[in-house]
Amino acid sequence: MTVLYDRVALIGLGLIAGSMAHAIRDAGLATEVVGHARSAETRDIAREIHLCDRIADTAAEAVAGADLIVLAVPVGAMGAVAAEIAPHLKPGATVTDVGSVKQSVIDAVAPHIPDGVHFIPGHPLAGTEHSGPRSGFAGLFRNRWWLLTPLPDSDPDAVARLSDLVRAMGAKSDTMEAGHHDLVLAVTSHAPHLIAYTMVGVADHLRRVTDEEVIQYSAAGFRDFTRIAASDPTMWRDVFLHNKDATLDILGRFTEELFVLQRAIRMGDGQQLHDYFTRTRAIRRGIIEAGQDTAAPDFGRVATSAP
Ligand SMILES: NC(=O)C1=CN([C@@H]2O[C@H](COP(=O)(O)OP(=O)(O)OC[C@H]3O[C@@H](n4cnc5c(N)ncnc54)[C@H](O)[C@@H]3O)[C@@H](O)[C@H]2O)C=CC1
Ligand SMILES: O=C(O)C(=O)Cc1ccc(O)cc1
Repeated sequence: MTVLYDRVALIGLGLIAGSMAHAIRDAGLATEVVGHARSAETRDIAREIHLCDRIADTAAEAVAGADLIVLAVPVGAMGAVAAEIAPHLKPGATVTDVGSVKQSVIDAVAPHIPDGVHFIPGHPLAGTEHSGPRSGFAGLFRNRWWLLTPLPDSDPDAVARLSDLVRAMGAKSDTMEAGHHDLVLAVTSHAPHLIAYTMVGVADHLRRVTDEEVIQYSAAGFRDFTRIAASDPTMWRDVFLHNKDATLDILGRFTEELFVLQRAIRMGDGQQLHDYFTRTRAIRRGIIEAGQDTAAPDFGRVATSAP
């Protein structure tokens, strides 16, 4: 495989950066992968499992001389990390991020990026409920979308090279305007996560539902909710705080629809329920036919350990 960047620096060594480290190193897409994490404990684990070619103790040391810098920290931490690394970036380098929200990351990061350094925000639509340096695996991005949200003045060659990298890691790449990305993701990912968190919270209020025996017999729907609701609390807190307007818009629409269905149940309107479920079934079948089913937990993973 071709080397696409000489030195890649990964900042934040969790699920996404860890998976990138595996995918890049397995496919020989960089000469050297350097990693940095804020906590000494994470850096120690990363060294122990040989996640990267080198683990740097500071973000500045990690990005020095790097051709591609990937910010893979929670969305709310992106701006501070960008400010920390900015003086140490090599002219001509590309900075990207993997945050689940795009406009707020652009607002927080872009002001710190020096002239002559490319900033191309991105978001892999791939993940699991696991986090931390042990959770990554090379196959995470295989056949998943990786959206890039370049700025109007982004250099097309730098965008093309980053797009080559994400494709070489097995993903499908596309570009999108950041605000549109945030609305689309509010519908397809952020609101569904909040609903899952809420549903598990509701069940927890009915204490008996979470008794082991009941969990054992719980239907697949609730089990899927509990998987999603086990996702990293810091990451998801930041997603909702930084995609506030779009998420609240979608939740408002969700509540209206919920009331429609609630009323149909109360009124015994079977026809309305049947029509509604027929429409939603067609949507699911459309997703499957388009090869976009990302719900199945089989990510072709090679390692299943979580910290
Ligand atoms: N987990 C998922 O399913 C997906 C996550 N993302 C995005 O990727 C980014 C990283 O997520 P994961 O890899 O899942 O997270 P993770 O929780 O597995 O790892 C995050 C890393 O960031 C570090 N970190 C946390 N707070 C920090 C701070 N204030 N300053 C510096 N470093 C800090 C942690 O020590 C850890 O090394 C997030 O922005 C998230 O929105 C994108 C797609 C999927
Ligand atoms: O685990 C799941 O079901 C996911 O939905 C993974 C995921 C989480 C956050 C993202 O920004 C993208 C993908």
